[in-house]
Amino acid sequence: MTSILILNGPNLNLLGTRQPEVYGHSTLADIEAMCRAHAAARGAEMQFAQSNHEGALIDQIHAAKGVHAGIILNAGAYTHTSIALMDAIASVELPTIELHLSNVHAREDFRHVSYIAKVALGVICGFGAAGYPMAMDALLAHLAQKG
Ligand SMILES: O=C(O)[C@]1(O)C=C(c2cccc(Sc3ccccc3)c2)[C@@H](O)[C@H](O)C1
Repeated sequence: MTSILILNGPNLNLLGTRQPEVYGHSTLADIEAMCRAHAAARGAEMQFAQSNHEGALIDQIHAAKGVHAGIILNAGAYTHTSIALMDAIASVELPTIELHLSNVHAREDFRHVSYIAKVALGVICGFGAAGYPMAMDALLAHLAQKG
């Protein structure tokens, strides 16, 4: 059975508490529950994780090799700064979708830079929590097509 890793970066553990106009009202626990149901409905398995620490995210990416078929990564602010995360994704050679709740391209200039996009299969942003099942469907379709 196909398994995917859904990995979330810094501050996302605080979702649902502030800036609902930017990030929506869902908590990360709400999003995890939605992803778990969606994976089951699609006959897939998934692991859902979050860390505020760059090295812990890198360790999770390394551990995905040989376990998961692909990765969905909302790296939060590390998206815009982390060459180390970019290198980690490149090193495991797993199809990875960059995901953001907000439309980063409509926000501050510093959020327009993405080191993750350089090694990602694709990017989904601006659809709030709905972006997570969208990314799951896109990744599962890619994996099915790849065979
Ligand atoms: O839109 C996203 O999902 C994003 O990845 C998420 C980010 C982010 C930034 C700060 C906090 C949070 S989560 C949050 C939101 C509101 C209140 C508390 C925490 C996410 C940004 O750093 C990114 O530029 C964009």
